Amino acid sequence: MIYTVTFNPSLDYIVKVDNFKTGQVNRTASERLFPGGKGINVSIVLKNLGFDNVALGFIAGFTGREIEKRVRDFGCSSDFIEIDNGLSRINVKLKSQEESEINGRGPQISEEALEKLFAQLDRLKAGDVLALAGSIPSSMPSDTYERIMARLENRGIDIVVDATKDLLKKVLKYHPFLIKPNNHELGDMFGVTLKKNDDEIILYGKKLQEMGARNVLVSMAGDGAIFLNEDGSVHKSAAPSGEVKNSVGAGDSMVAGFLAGYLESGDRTAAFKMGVAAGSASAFSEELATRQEVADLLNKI
Ligand SMILES: Nc1ncnc2c1ncn2[C@@H]1O[C@H](COP(=O)(O)OP(=O)(O)OP(=O)(O)O)[C@@H](O)[C@H]1O
Ligand SMILES: O=P(O)(O)OC[C@@]1(O)O[C@H](CO)[C@@H](O)[C@@H]1O
Repeated sequence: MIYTVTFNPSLDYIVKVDNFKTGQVNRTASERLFPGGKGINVSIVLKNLGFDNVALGFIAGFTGREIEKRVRDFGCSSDFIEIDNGLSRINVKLKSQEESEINGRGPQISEEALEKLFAQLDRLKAGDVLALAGSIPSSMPSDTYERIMARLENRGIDIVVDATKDLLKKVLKYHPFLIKPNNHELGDMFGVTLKKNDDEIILYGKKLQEMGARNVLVSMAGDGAIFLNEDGSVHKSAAPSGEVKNSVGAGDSMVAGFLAGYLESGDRTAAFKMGVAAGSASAFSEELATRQEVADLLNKI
């Protein structure tokens, strides 16, 4: 089975405002609400691509219940742990002349709730796949990802980590199957600014492999992605062209596409193509990518 963990799920409130101005009342041209958080997005796209999976993580209050309902409406299974205090966050994504985001902090997660998640993860079996994705609420210990990876070490579980900075750096020694920083996040990890320069990206991507990551997928938004395969080969793909409608979750869709492609074919380069197609298909759609949208783009990569 495939499991995703979203420590800090959200309702993503996506508002379009023509000509947004600060310091005054603005009216929306449209607004939509989606269940969000990186692991949840991975779950939804995996399900769209035909892969059953279980979404795990923490939810709180009425927003949490709404997230759970909407995740299930997408056909995903879930086993969220409910927190007694606080509210799951509402993340605001403002689309105007520029795109801006306000992501909430999320509720307090107690050590007791964390232990419940560990107990769920202890039940995973060899051959299962686990995707750990997104930020952790500020109340949680910063070594949470690391603790999970240490617990699951040598259990035959392929683990994907989509996180940033120290959260990601600290888990590399546990040899995650796949990590997916974007070019900015990759640069941040080494204190450098990385533009979309292939040679530099490959150099720093290889450093992550030397630090323990098996497969490294570096996404570069409209410029596509670079894939460093654990067999030592390096692949680049341009992104297909199209009209971007909503890029929230494009990176998560890429992770889901890669996983789906890999589980279908056992071939990591085919998985890479499917990842790029899924990322772009989500960017070109108001919602996350469907199987048909991904299939249509695969032919163009
Ligand atoms: N403007 C775009 N045009 C075409 N494809 C895109 C565009 N933006 C994203 N994509 C596709 O999605 C993939 C992932 O995008 P990106 O690098 O923005 O990930 P990310 O920064 O993790 O995104 P997010 O945090 O919004 O999920 C890209 O490699 C590309 O295939
Ligand atoms: O605050 P985090 O956990 O880093 O990111 C959360 C988030 O921006 O990531 C997803 C897109 O990747 C959205 O659904 C969600 O709102």
